[in-house]
Amino acid sequence: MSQSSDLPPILELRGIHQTYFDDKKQQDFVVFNDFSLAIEDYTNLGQFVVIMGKSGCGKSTLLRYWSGLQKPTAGEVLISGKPIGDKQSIPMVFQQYSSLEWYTVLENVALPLTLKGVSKKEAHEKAMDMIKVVGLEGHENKFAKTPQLSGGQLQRVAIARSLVANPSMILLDEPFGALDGFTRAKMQFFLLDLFQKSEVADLNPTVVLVTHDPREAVLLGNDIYIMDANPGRVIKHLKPELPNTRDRAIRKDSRFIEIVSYVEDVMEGNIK
Ligand SMILES: Nc1ncnc2c1ncn2[C@@H]1O[C@H](COP(=O)(O)OP(=O)(O)OP(=O)(O)O)[C@@H](O)[C@H]1O
Repeated sequence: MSQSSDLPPILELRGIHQTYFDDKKQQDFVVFNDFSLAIEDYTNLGQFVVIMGKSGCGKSTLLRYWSGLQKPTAGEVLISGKPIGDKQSIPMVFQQYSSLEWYTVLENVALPLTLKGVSKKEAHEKAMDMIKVVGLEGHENKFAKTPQLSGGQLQRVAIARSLVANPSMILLDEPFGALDGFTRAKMQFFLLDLFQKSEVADLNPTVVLVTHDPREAVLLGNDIYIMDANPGRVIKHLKPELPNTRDRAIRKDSRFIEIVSYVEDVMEGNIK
């Protein structure tokens, strides 16, 4: 991956302070104290950034800043060198299924376009294209809820919805956290294949994924940030030396196994 030094960071935080109120203790507690982070940009190249770390270190809070859902107590949030605007937002996929249950799959996927004022006909055509890309053709007229759709299928709906308006970036907050182990593994490869498919790869989107899972992080990420808590901070930044195009065989690659074990050691505090 060649880095272009003249581009501003694609995502940046400067001097972030974040306090929340702890209802149980009836006092404020500090999540970030003067936290800064700059995620590099690469010319015309989609990148898969992974943020991992212990529960409570502030990973979801970071994504909420960049998605425009939350402002920090103090500090600056920037996207491609510009302060985030009030109307700006990056699509986000959550751990909990976030589709509108009273809408069909097609209506859910078309929603970002219809909200932008795109005609229903055009929005549905584009949504149908994206439904095919995520492998849900035939399910478009079902309501987006269980048991009509499985957990994995519902997350595909959310991913299709986040991609339908061709965003330059998407944020995934533990998107497979609610799935069983088998479905989770299947969805990891689904995501890997999806971002290598020309329909998506040609858009060069930057994906930011929050996960607890070291194998998921190394399988998908080409830029990995490992955080710790109290206060939230990055303790390791690594760029796995693995091919950018990956497939199932990579799980048996000795380099892959070694990097996963390294990430586990950092997470467990065995490597500083
Ligand atoms: N709105 C809120 N009010 C009070 N406390 C909050 C709020 N949002 C987050 N927190 C707390 O702030 C800390 C950081 O939360 P955040 O969800 O960003 O962490 P995380 O690293 O994503 O955790 P997890 O991996 O468990 O999802 C946690 O202790 C959480 O309980």
